Amino acid sequence: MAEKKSTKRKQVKNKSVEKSFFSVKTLETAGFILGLFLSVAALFILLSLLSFFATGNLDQTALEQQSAENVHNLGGMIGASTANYLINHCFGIFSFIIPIFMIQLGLKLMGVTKRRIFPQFIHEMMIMIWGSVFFATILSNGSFRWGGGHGDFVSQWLIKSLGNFGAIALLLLIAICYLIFVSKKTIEYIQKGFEKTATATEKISSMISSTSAKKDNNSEEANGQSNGKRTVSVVPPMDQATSRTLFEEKDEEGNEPDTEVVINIDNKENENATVINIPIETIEPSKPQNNGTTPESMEISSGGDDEEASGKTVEQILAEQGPYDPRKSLENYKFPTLDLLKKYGNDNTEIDEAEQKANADRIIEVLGNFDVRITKITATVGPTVTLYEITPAPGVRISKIRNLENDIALSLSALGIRIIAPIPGKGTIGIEVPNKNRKVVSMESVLNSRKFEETKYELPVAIGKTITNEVCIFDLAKMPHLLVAGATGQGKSVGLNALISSLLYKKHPAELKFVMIDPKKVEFSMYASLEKYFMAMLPDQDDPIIYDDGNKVVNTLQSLCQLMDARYDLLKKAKLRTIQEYNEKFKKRLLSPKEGHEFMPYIVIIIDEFGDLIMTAGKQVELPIARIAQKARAVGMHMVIATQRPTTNIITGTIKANFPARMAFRVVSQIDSRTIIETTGANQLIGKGDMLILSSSTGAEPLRVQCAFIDTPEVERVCEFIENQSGYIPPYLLPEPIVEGDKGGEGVQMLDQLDSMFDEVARMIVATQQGSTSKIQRHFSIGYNRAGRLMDQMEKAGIVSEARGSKPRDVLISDLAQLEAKLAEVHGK
Ligand SMILES: Nc1ncnc2c1ncn2[C@@H]1O[C@H](COP(=O)(O)OP(=O)(O)OP(=O)(O)O)[C@@H](O)[C@H]1O
Repeated sequence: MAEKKSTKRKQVKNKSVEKSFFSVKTLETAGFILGLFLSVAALFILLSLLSFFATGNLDQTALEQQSAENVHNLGGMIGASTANYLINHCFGIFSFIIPIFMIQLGLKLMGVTKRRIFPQFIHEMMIMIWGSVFFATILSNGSFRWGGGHGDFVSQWLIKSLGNFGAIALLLLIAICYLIFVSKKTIEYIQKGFEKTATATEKISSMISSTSAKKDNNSEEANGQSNGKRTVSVVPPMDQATSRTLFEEKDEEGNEPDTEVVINIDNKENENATVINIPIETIEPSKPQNNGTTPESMEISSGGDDEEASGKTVEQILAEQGPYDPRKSLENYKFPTLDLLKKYGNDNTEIDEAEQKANADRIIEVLGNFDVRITKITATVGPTVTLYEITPAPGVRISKIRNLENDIALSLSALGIRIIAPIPGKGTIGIEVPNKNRKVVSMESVLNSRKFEETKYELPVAIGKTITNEVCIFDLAKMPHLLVAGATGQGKSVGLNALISSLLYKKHPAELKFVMIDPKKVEFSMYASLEKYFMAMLPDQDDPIIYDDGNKVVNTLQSLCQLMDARYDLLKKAKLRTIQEYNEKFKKRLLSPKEGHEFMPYIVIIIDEFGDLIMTAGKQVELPIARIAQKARAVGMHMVIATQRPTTNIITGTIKANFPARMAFRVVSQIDSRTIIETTGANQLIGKGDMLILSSSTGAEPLRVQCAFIDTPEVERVCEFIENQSGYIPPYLLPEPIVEGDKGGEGVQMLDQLDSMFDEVARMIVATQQGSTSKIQRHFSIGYNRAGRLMDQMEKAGIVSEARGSKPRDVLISDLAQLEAKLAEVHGK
């Protein structure tokens, strides 16, 4: 019995399944037939419309008389009357959109295409309605009804109300608004269009003014150049010299080297005799980087992210908005121009051939006196020192020449002689002798080099010129941390300014932030004006430069460690290893800001007078510095620390191990030199920016470089140039540091020792719905530590959310009544 019942049930179930299957099938078939019908009908209408252009006039009489015999339209009588109706009474030539849409709908119903039909319908309707009115307005004079009956009707009404010009303007405005609604890119194109017009106008006006100025000049010249001024024309590079980029393989970037002028004093070569062959090399800077454009008028804009479209795929967002461009957040930012820097005009000064020859003679003489025979000597004149390269005769021991350092110095009566024996990879011995007249290597000349202009480094630093007059550029991102040392007055501060300026000339504020710690209080003060552009600071920090050498520094370093950890978390979440990969992926919109991802600017932390800091704060600063130096490279955080006391109790083992790149200015003793660059040499430098650079890629032999010179007024001009533009409001904020001790305690324990201001502060937070430590500080005039502790207690009590990097915490209680209940609970009432 039971079996019978279940069989019956099964049969009923099968029938219902069949039924529903049948109905789905039926629907599909009906849809297919309808789609086919629509498509064929649409093709018929399309053919009739096309035919209407040739036969429309001829068919008018037949249509009026309703006689099918005299119809010429390919669609016959029905085709002719449909086309006539659509073109003359509906939307003019835009009626073509109707059969086109019918085909799209037909294909969709037939299951041929999966594209969404509704957005297409809206767009096509818009084009049809707007197009018919617009065409009817601008082509109203002809006999053909371009806009059809609909177009003519609306257009006439518009013209009557607004006049011809007003009607066209309104229609264009509607079109632009619609395009903006469809794609945000429209705004960009319009802005670009306006920009181009503005530039063209500026150019025309400057051309007009320069033509009139030229006329004036010409008349002056015609008067016999009475002012005595000479015009100097810039000649493009003539030849290509081999250039070497510091810390990188030769020509890795494919950079073209600077112009080279080679002066051969003696070109004769004789293998057997002692020959002096002194080619003297100078390398000139190349074309200017840019023409010194002037800043545009100031605009205020906030540094928000690009708008996020909800519910769209990455492809759709990319198609609509293109890749994410961090520079867009400060779109009109102009890079500083080279005319802000001073030109020294001594880059081309004559080489003192007599001096070189005399020095070479004296070196040969001294060596000869000690029975050291050489086969060849060449001189390369650098900005500060000349390198004499000697090839010893076979059998001469290198150590013998090395031991003659003092004798050579004595014979040349010069300080700062350094012997490199042998020059790595060359098989020759180098003797560096200071020039009698040293050249100032201007910052302008290094930034104005093609090498710097074309560099692809992430954080390019043009620090000066090598002994062969090549512009020396390194990538701070690869170093990855730099230790700068040198006795007082030897050029450290100038060196740091050169480093900062290079970065300012190459990086956009969206891509780079500085943290500057300056216990001497005078070195970095001019950069304070870059707060809204290049500075990263704590939420409660008043001055973007950190002057004090205690708490603030510790808090900042603590915050930087937190930022480093947060960045690592993001990298881990994105399954990437470096900041470059991360930012690339972010730019391609493959990392969603909704999941906490954000573009990561590089952070360069510069600490001047590190010695002072270690003396006052000791381990408290040493440990976070070591942590950052060990780990932060991959997340784009790089440190530069400078000290005038390169002793081992300041540059400790931990610091040394984590700062592989070193920059040594002149120091007082051999021991100091060894502390910085692991060898002697820095004690033999001649000061004023003469330095030795050591890094993993220079090998054991440090490279001698003349640091570029930039003085305070130049730095001020550069900062002022940046300051005159719109910046980020607020500036880039570092995460609030977790106050020591707060983390250790359990929540219950913390709530046991509630701050006496707890209730008051909680009420303020709920009333203003703002959970920020700095706000508590300001509002109640209390110190940072106490405010931080209060905020932690709020978190433990469930009044505010957890810290979220630099963003304020969420307030979890919405009104004061709810808060009072919470407070009662917290106080155990
Ligand atoms: N690259 C350079 N080219 C020419 N002159 C330089 C260069 N660097 C420094 N000088 C000269 O040396 C002076 C001292 O330089 P700077 O202030 O950088 O020294 P410092 O090492 O920072 O000294 P301190 O540690 O006492 O601050 C400058 O005022 C300048 O005259």
